[in-house]
Amino acid sequence: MDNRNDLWRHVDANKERLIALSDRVWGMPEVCYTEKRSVAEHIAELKHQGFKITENVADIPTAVIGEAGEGGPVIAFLGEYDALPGLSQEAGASEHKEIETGGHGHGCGHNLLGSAAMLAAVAMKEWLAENKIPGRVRYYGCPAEEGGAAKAFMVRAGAFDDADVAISWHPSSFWEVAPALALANTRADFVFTGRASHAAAAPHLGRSALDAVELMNVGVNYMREHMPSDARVHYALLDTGGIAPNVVQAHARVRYSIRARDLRGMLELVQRVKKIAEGAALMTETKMEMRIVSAVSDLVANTPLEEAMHKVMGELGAPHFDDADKAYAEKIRGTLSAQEIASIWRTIGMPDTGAPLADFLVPRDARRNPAIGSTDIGDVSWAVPTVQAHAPTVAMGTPFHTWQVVAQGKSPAAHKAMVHVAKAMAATGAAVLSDPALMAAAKADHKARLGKEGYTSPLPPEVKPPLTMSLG
Ligand SMILES: Nc1ccc(C(=O)N[C@@H](CCC(=O)O)C(=O)O)cc1
Repeated sequence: MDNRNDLWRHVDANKERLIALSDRVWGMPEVCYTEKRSVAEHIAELKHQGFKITENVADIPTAVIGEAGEGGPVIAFLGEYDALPGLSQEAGASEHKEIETGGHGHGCGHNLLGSAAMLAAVAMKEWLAENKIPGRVRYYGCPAEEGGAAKAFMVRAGAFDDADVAISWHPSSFWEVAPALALANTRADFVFTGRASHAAAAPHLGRSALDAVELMNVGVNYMREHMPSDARVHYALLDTGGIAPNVVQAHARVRYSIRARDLRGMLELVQRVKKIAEGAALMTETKMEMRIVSAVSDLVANTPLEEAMHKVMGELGAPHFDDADKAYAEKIRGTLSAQEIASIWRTIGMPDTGAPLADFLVPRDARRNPAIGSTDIGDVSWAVPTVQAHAPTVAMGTPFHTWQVVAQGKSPAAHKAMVHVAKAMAATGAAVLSDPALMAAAKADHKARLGKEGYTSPLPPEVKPPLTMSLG
């Protein structure tokens, strides 16, 4: 059954509303688990589109599921809408210009991510109804991707138990099927408690929690030499114990992100970091408590789904960008270093063509040197066969988590890429739904990749969604 044009017609018929949703969410950047206004916008649009709504998924007030259709398999489209701290930036600018000092910003393009995933779901809903095809489509509104692991909690709560396939995308420099590579990642707070005292008059009575944090960080930085080369460890100081040098710091807290290629490697590394923290507490005569904030798994690939999506993306071709899109992209590229631009081409192992915006589909067999981060889609990919696209919402070479991404978040090029990738996602969903052999192949591939051990949640059972993690 090839009625992609029908499906794409439904994408085009709804694109203005969903572009408007993306722009509204861009304008109300909310960080991990504080996405109250953004989720309200997503819920309002789902209601308008006639989806059945389930709120408070996995006891997360900013998570939502919208469902439509009857019977048949369940196709899940995954959306996000969380922003990043400290990236406030004017839209359409080609220089760093905050809107609000210290404000948040959509530095990973999740305003587009959520809206395009919903646009795909809306198109598929209309297509199912129009053609009386049995099948259900779900939009998963997932908060807190940036370290909150909301999807891992949603998986643990069973929100994906009856989903058959999951489809998502991420803003990028490229038009491609996303390589299924992500590091398992645990975020943990190390909380040190010491004893305050007068730093000049009675230093011998004080025990510094800040010293403990500093020694812990030194210890971890020495550990780096002796960890697997693809592991990553980094930290942020959440509490330095105060601003007064003459008060011995009785409390201090450091948040670590500890990443490795798989669950086992990550759990081993977490234990090594914990030992170093214990050592720092011993050296400083302070107390240490480790609190796991969140954790995500590595990604499981799915060859049949990736091939199906690649085929659709080839048929669609890269988004068509006009001269104005290219001119703005060139301005943004003027703010990037030669290394940043070279680095993006290196990730796909291809020579720089000088294109300001992607105008080609990255081949399946590209000789990649991928830049590997983490994502809570990892946990979904262990539960359900999963595939993701990348679409070029930004000028070629734009590094993520930067003001340049925020600036481009409402650009005409970003809107075009968002609509285009919604077509790719919807058509991939329709392909699996209409082809039982493809569905069976996707499930068989998934089962084989899970192996004998299967999936263990990286979240310790007692850890609940860290709804207050953004409060510091
Ligand atoms: N296609 C992408 C997927 C994830 C990210 C990303 O930056 N993720 C955060 C999330 C971390 C986490 O989930 O633990 C990170 O790696 O720090 C960036 C692009």
